[in-house]
Amino acid sequence: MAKARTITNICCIGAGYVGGPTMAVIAQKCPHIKVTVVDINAQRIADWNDVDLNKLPIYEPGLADVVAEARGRNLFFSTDVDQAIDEAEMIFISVNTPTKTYGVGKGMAADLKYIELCARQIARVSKDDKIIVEKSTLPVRTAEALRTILTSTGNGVNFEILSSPEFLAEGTAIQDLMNPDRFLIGGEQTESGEAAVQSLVDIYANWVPRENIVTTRVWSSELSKLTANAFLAQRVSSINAISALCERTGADVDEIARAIGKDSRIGAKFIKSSVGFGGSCFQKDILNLVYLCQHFNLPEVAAYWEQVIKMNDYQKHRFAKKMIDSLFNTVSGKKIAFLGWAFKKDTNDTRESAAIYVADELLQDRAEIHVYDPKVTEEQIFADLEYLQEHRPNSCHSSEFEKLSSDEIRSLVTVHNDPYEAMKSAHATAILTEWDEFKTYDWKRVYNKMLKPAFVFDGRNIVSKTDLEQIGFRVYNIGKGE
Ligand SMILES: NC(=O)c1ccc[n+]([C@@H]2O[C@H](COP(=O)([O-])OP(=O)(O)OC[C@H]3O[C@@H](n4cnc5c(N)ncnc54)[C@H](O)[C@@H]3O)[C@@H](O)[C@H]2O)c1
Ligand SMILES: O=c1ccn([C@@H]2O[C@H](COP(=O)(O)OP(=O)(O)O[C@H]3O[C@H](CO)[C@@H](O)[C@H](O)[C@H]3O)[C@@H](O)[C@H]2O)c(=O)[nH]1
Repeated sequence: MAKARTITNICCIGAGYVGGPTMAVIAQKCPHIKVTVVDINAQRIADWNDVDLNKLPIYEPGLADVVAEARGRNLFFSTDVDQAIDEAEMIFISVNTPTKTYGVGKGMAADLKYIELCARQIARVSKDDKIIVEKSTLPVRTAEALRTILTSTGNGVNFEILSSPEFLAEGTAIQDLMNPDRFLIGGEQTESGEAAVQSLVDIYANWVPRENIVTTRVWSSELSKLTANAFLAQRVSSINAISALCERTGADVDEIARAIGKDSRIGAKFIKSSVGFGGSCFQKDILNLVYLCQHFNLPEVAAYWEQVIKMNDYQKHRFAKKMIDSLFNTVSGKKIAFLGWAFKKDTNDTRESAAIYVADELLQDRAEIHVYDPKVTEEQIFADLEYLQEHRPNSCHSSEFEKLSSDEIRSLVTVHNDPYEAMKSAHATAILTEWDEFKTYDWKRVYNKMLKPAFVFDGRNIVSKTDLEQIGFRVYNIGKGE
């Protein structure tokens, strides 16, 4: 077997939610390796380099401490992509792979243009042999396309391509990276391929037990990532489907989750019913999986996974509709408070957050929405709503929706720094994210300041229905029948 190369210089292309935290942890755990994270977004790099650690571009519990320890020692953030590629022995690609918004595969396939640009840049700049690691989530067989681009320069440089998808979840990224259930590495079953796999195993083994580092073929590794996300999202859609039945029958979805979660074959995780899953990954990756199934002429398999997305759209719509129905069939001109905008707690990420879709549906009826989120900026909230007007998915609920202008959105939506101000004189409060602080609010004080009847729509089932009803609220939870 070819000897594994000992890596001392790593470059990561893409300083986002994956590249930043992943490389920060590698640098912290491997002080002997120089890690340079590069990005074309100069502002993002400046934020990663900010002396004020509160200004890091990503909010993740524990991240600032890791960055503080490694930055400037063996962790660097830079916009000089060429130099970092040139110096590195191993290059991680962590750029975004969003759903295509144009052309072939629009609305389903992963847009690989950023990946392709990276490959072309690596091919152009490299003067010595390199190991390329796919960290981004990619369709199965992308490594083949990468190889074609990388080897087309004919400059004699040898590239080994590995797949090592990332499984961290936002909000717990540092914990997930420090103690991963597994790290996965897919490589070619050639001598040089196996040596490259070993080089990456040696890096991860600095802090991860060897039995938690799984090695597979490249194609299995690429497809494992889409499969993991499809399975996780499917659990959320499954429990959300049951939540609708609970509301009709008087059963309680949280009790059901507790009961079925005790079955070790099912397990207790990822069966918390909610207003719908969000985040940059689940929807994108399942759409990508559906597209692949269609491409490989497996229509039944495609339809099976597509239902997970449809159920999620239904859940978000059901919640918005419940709000409008309860508020006497119109929310026009009514102040509605939104607690939470992020797609889950402990992150400032709002991509595909259920809050955006619920707000969009209420804005169609001209509700006046007042948002409070502890970590999301006002700028981001408006950007999310404006983006949706241009890229509204073609679900059956939204096909008739009007496109709202930026001025209309800005006249209807207000963002607050104080939750009590957001809820003052509101007809209803909707909980869209499960931030812990929402549980600690003085709900009696909130009740006194809201208009009556005062409604709470708890999209995360985090406040006590009984306690709130005792105060005088009318409460709607997910999946709790009367
Ligand atoms: N966000 C997550 O929790 C998560 C978890 C696991 C896997 N993933 C996957 O990881 C990948 C990255 O996700 P993310 O959330 O970090 O995305 P992101 O948008 O936060 O970051 C991607 C970064 O890549 C940069 N970039 C794009 N093209 C570039 C180029 N040619 N050169 C240099 N920089 C470039 C962008 O400017 C951006 O800062 C995606 O494929 C995603 O599916 C994400
Ligand atoms: O029981 C649950 C669990 C999650 N969610 C929602 O599902 C979404 C996704 O949550 P989570 O998976 O925790 O966060 P992500 O950061 O999107 O992480 C997922 O997507 C990443 C990107 O691919 C993967 O790396 C992770 O393994 C995978 O969990 C969020 O809106 C959650 O509120 C629920 O509604 N109920």
